[in-house]
Amino acid sequence: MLANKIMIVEDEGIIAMDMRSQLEGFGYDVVATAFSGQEAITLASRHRPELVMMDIVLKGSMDGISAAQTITKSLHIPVIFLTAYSDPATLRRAKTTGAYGYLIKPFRPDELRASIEVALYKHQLERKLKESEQWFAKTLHCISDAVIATDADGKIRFMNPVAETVTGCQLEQAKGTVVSELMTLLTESNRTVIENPVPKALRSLAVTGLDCATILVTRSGAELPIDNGAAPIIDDDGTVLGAVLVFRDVSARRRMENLLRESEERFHSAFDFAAIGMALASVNKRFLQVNSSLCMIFGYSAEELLASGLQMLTHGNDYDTLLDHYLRQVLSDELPSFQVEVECYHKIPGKIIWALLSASLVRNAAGKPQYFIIQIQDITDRKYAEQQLIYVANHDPLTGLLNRAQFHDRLTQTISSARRHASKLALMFLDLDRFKLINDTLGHRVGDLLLQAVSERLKSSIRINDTLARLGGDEFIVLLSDIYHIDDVARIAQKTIEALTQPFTLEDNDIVITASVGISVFPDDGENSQNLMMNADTAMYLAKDRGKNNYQFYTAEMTARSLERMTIERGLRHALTHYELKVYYQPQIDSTSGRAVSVEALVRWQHPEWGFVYPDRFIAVAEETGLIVPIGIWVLRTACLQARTWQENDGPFTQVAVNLSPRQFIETDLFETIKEVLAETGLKPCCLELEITESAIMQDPERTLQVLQQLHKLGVRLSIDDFGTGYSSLTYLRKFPVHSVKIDRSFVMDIPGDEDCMTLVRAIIALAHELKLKVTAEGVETGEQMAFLTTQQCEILQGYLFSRPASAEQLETDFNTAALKTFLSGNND
Ligand SMILES: Nc1nc2c(ncn2[C@@H]2O[C@H](COP(=O)(O)O[C@H]3[C@@H](O)[C@H](n4cnc5c(=O)[nH]c(N)nc54)O[C@@H]3COP(=O)(O)O)[C@@H](O)[C@H]2O)c(=O)[nH]1
Repeated sequence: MLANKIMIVEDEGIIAMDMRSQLEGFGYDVVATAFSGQEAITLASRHRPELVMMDIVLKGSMDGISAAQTITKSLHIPVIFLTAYSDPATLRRAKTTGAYGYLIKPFRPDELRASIEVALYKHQLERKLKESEQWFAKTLHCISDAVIATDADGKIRFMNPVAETVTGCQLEQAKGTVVSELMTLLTESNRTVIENPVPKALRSLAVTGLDCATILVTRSGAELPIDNGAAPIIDDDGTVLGAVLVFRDVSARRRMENLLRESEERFHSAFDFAAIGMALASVNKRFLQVNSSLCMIFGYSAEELLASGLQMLTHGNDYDTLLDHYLRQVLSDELPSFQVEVECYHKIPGKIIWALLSASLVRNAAGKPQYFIIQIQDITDRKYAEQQLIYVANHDPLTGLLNRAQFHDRLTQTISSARRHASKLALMFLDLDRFKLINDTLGHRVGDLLLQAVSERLKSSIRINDTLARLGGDEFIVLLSDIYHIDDVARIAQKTIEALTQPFTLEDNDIVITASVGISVFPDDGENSQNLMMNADTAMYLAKDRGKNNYQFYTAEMTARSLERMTIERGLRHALTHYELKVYYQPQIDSTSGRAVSVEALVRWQHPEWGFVYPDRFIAVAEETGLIVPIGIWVLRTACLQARTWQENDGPFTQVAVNLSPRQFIETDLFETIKEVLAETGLKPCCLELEITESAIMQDPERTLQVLQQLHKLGVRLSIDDFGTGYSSLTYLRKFPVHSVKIDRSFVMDIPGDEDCMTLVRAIIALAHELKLKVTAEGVETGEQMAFLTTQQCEILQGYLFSRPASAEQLETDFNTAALKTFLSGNND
């Protein structure tokens, strides 16, 4: 243990030394000796002794009492006076310093030691007490509660700053006031004045709290809700020293409680009456609370749900796992909440409910998961509507087959798979032949029924894992996957074509159709869906060109042809509006008179880059694309106008023959158009001859007959073009109101070498005459041909022998009737 540190203040050196030796002899540590008052203060502040032994009479002006004043007050070091003086005035002065002892010299060593020990002990006690007071004072200052201490009469002795604020009264003013005068207390419920708990505590000597919610009315009249209690202060002897009242302003807490209550009420009312299903579920997914909407959605009672968990709604399906996954993520704080669409089960077996489920987790203040808040919205109707929309977006409404977009997706996927497995697949592009005719003749309703029946028949002729789609109109497509031999594709195509040729009976109509099929194969004919579809389409056109009702595999040169076709089509559209088309005329000669009786109008295309383009190159494309209709009308109008101009100007020709395409019969009101053109140009109907091919007639014989009869009535002349090359049906020759037939140049060109041709030409002329029809022979290039035809009494001759087709201006200058006569009289060599 360390020795207590003591300082000696003594003006007599010898006495000071004696004192030091005594004190050290007692075991104290004498840290310094001072001889004057000033020196005592300096050394005390430097050495901080635990006790100062102070003589009163010292060297210098400051005596020991004055020095002790400073040392005790400023340095808080206890002082014992050692003096020979004991007069009342000195004693009075010494008392004011709060000295810890006063020894009159001479004193005994044991008296000295006893005084020192008592002083050291007393000072230690006082220090501890002071520390403890400081602790209390600080605590009372810092706590958020208001504290008021009273004496045994209930008069205020102490108030901490919070009490001053709450009561609105400073301690200095309040001191000595009876506590119940400082603060009036009312019950919150009926505002009756209640007794302050302090007097109660003083009476009962027990801790006294307030029974009910209390309002404190401060001196300023402000009212504050408070919480309080009082306790008596009783010393060790049982003497009541006073009471302490502790209270706090609870308005903030009340506000919070109110807010919390309101919020809870709002939550409960929102929960109970929400239109969507709501539940609280434990972290183990057991239902803790459910609302009535949730019960309604799933058909369960609240009890049934509360006895189970979330799994009851999704048990065992894929969404069970999905939900688990998300809930775990929320529990582990990876997600704050989630929203997911899940397929659930209604209580009624088999009934599916689609739910939009949102969940979030409630944690306590320590962050521990408490429960999930789950919201469930019944989106079954929306989901079905969505599914319906998806279905509609992906399917053809008429046949229920996949549509183009969906087929494209399926094809892309199948190509990827075929690429991975190095396997082949094939596309069959199928187009019904002359479907338009069925629509036009039997009506769209039958057309639709036919498309539905065709789709059913196609379904039954393909394998289960093949894909069938309708691309639009009368176009179907079949994706044949896992192809090992191209022969298999050919067999399927043939089978499909044959299946379609079986008659369909629709609304009492027996309908026979055929189809043209184009086939492309992956990877041989294209690496992607677009190319494969394009190439199957191209092959289908070839099947059409090759007489329909057949299938064709795609070949590379088809692409070149199809490109050419596209270029021609684009060019023709441009040509129509940019005056690139021209009409040339080829004279037709009366074989008896040698007179040029008519001209045939033949269209030409004067292309700015390609030069002169002949109809053989573009008529077929115009026919396919429908451009032949506006071209045909333009040729008709131009030719009629030209014939009328020649008539008016004494030109070489008075009649004109114009070719009609099959589509002009089907797609336009041909009769009205011709009537209008004749009226417009002023050409008499008898001056116009229309050349129709056999195939045009056969496309829609009924309709053609009707139009031809109208034209015949009008007075227009009608002729069968290319006779002998097509059906050569004698029936229509009889039935149709035609005036002449035109022998195809393929028969004329082999005259006189080919006997068969000559026999055929003879027979055609005889037959025509039999039916009272005139005959025109085209392609007459030589005198022999002319002589033979004239001998057979072929009425009209047309060919290079007389003139090549030429422009109207050219013919006007070049044409010479006299020259023709020369031909006819046999002097043409
Ligand atoms: N629908 C329409 N078809 C038209 C129209 N203009 C022409 N065409 C048809 O195009 C085919 C080819 O016609 P074109 O190249 O004009 O050939 C005609 C004559 O130039 C040719 N001809 C005439 N005499 C001879 C000859 O002595 N030798 C020979 N090698 N060729 C000759 O024959 C074509 C006339 O044929 P046709 O109409 O059958 O009388 C052709 O099928 C045209 O019909 C049009 O405006 N609309």
